[in-house]
Order: sequence, then structure tokens, then C-alpha cells
Amino acid sequence: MKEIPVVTGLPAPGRTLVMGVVNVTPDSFSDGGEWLDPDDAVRHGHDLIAEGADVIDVGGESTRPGATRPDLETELRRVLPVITELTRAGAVVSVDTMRSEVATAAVEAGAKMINDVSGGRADPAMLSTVAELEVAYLCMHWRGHSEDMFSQAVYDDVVTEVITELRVQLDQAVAAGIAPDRLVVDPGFGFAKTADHNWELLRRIDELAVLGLPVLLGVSRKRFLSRLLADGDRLRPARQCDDASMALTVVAAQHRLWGVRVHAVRPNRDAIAVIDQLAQPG
Ligand SMILES: Nc1nc2ncc(COP(=O)(O)O)nc2c(=O)[nH]1
Repeated sequence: MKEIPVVTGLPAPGRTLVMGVVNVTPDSFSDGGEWLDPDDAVRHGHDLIAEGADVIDVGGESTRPGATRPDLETELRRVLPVITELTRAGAVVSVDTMRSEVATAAVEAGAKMINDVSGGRADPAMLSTVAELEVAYLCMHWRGHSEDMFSQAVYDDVVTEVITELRVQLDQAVAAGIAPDRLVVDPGFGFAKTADHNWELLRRIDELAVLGLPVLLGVSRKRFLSRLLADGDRLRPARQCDDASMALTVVAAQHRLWGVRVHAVRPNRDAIAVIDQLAQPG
């Protein structure tokens, strides 16, 4: 059975890791506004841990297409109380941010990973900051902020180009001093990618192994699933895409990917347990 790589400073469950999503935002695509109140967000984080999440990913900025960016103070105010409280309760927390100042404050509050959807491209200080913080860093493929993301969704071969561009981002991360054993990559489903691009990346997900780093799959409740499951031109609501999201978690587990980033933890955690059991020798 293919070994699942260990990321320094993060849990190593020996199976595909489950990262539970807590979006402390008013406007995230799938659950905007539900966990904006810090107490609600903390409670939700505890629920996800009880359901089996290995890591809780706390974000204060929606990255949905067309979203306007919150200012730094707003993002800090959203995420810090939640990170502090979940860390205090013993959770392993990552912070979903593109800002180096938020990364620094989050690590001071106990975060163990920086989940940077911009892969270091939104804030020139991010890579050097992460290197100094000596925490895990999730480097995602990204071509620009939400407002012009779809104009960037043009590729000859999306898989080859995502790999090439990720390699540039990763080389910059290592050059900035981030240790390779703290790096995770993510192809960035839905970020400067059409539904067809997402499906092509999923069909050829094994090709990302050429980067030699752990891979995280972030497809949970995304619009390309809503579109697949649409009833005519009525998209399936994001919250009703957890079964389809779980089907892709099965793919991730069968390919022994490092982790999945999901909103509904239990079904995905259970799917991984089933695939892992099947992979055991008879
Ligand atoms: N690493 C990573 N982080 C992310 N953060 C937010 C979203 C947007 O989805 P959400 O608003 O439903 O969380 N997607 C990703 C993703 O695909 N990968």
C-alpha cells in the first residue's frame, strides 16, 4: 500500500487526513454566514472534531468568485478568537489566509499550518513569514483574486500547466526558507478553473505526484458539483453536495492522497475508513 507522506508538525494518521472547514465569513460559497459568530464557529469546530476531523481549517476571507476582500482588521477579528479557543481545547488548527500578518497572529494563537490559497502570490511577505514561523504551509495553485479569477481560466493542458506553475510557487517557497517537509500542495479546484478543468485534474490527479509532495483535495461542496447534480438549469444547493463530495474523497483515499478539505466530516471520515479497510491485506 502506497505510503502517505508525513508533514512536520501535523497529525500523521496513516490514512488520508480529514481537514474540517470552519468559514468564519458572511459570504463563503457553501456556508457563508453560518459560523460568523465566534461562539458558533468554535462550537462547529468542536462538532467537526467529534466527527473525526484531524485538523480544523479556520478562514476569515471568502474566496468565492466575485467576493470582496475583508480588511486586515476584520479578518483578524474573525479568525483569532476561534483559533485561540479551538487550540486551547486541544485541536490542531490551520488558518486559511493569504495575508502574512494573519498567518503570524494565527500561529501566535496556536495555528499549526498556514493554508494559503494564493500559494504565496497575494502577499509578497508570506513565504518569508512562513519560513520564520516554522509551521506547515499549504501551497495552492492560484492565478489571482476572485474578481478576475475566471478570466484566468484558460489552459492548453490544465494538468501540465497547474503542475508547472505550482513548481514555480514551490521553488519560491523553498528558496524563502520553508522546509520541504512542511509543504503540502493543492491544485486549487475552482480557482481559475472551469468545471471541465476540475474534472480533468481529478481524472489525472496522480500526475501531481511528480511534485514529490503531499496533495490535498479541496472539492467539497464546490460549484462544479452543484452543476453536475443540477436539475435542469437549477444548480443543486451546495449543502446538498456532500454525497458527491464524499465520492471524491473515496477517489482521494484510493489514491492515498495526503488529505481532503471537507465541510461534512463524518461521511468523509467514514468513507476513508472503508477504503483503508479494503486496502488492508486479507
Ligand atoms: N487549500 C484550500 N483552501 C481552500 N479554501 C477555501 C476554498 C473555498 O471553498 P469554501 O468557501 O467552500 O471553503 N477552497 C479551498 C481549497 O480548495 N483548498
